[in-house]
Amino acid sequence: MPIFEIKNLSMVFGGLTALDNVSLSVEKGSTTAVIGPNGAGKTTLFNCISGLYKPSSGEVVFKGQRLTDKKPHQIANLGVGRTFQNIELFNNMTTLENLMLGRHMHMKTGLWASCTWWRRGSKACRLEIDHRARVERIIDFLDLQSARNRFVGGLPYGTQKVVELGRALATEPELLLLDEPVAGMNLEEKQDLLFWLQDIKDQFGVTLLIIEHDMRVVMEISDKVMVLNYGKPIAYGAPDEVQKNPDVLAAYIGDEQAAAQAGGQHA
Ligand SMILES: Nc1ncnc2c1ncn2[C@@H]1O[C@H](COP(=O)(O)OP(=O)(O)OP(=O)(O)O)[C@@H](O)[C@H]1O
Repeated sequence: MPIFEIKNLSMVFGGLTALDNVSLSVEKGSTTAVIGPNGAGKTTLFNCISGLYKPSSGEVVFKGQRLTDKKPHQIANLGVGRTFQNIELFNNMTTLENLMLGRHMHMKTGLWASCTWWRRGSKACRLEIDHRARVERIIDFLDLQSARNRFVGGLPYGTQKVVELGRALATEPELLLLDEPVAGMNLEEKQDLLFWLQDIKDQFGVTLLIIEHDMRVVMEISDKVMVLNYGKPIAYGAPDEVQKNPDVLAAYIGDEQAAAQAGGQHA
């Protein structure tokens, strides 16, 4: 039984159809890549899933619950985590503090208990220790010790992307949406990230939905690939099947030709 389903989802902005009747079914513990040329609707799809956009029609269902009418924080509370194409972290806070913010939704201490957090053995104090321990485990897992107490704004770009993954993991997601997780990373950073994603899936049982342009990464980690073009799904299947699909090749070649023409006009 699928853990997550998108059913006939469409999103129209004014006269532009960014998503056109998209359906997808995702099995628990699997990795699905969403690929397609620039402007194909990939980020719009993530925004509809995570509640930032309300779709024009269709629905998103996670563990039997309809997400479509819920607010982003409610969707996050249900176990859907996310990273963004443009990193969304607090630059003036340390790695540790950013990750602790990821725990925020699990901090459900009442007012009285919160007032006594400083008392050793109080409920709030014990919960704080538990949250800190979980965050420290993520820091160890993602090899972020050297970045632990540094302001995120001063970290290299690749490390910031790992911190963002850590913040998403701190929310304890069952479904994790990753928008271009390796973009801007060097080869070594990409390789590390691929190992971690495999572990996140295999050891923690997290289901992954990934937007990625790097086809080597897509081929290496995906169980299934969905291809969007102008908002429409044009192919779905195993990575090696999708890679050979003539419609997919045509969509990408068309994209390259358009880019070459635009470049020619600039020259
Ligand atoms: N809030 C919005 N208002 C109007 N149009 C939008 C909005 N968000 C996205 N679009 C349009 O929807 C289309 C799909 O955009 P989207 O960002 O989802 O594509 P994408 O596949 O993620 O592209 P890329 O690979 O370049 O990130 C584009 O034409 C974009 O301009």
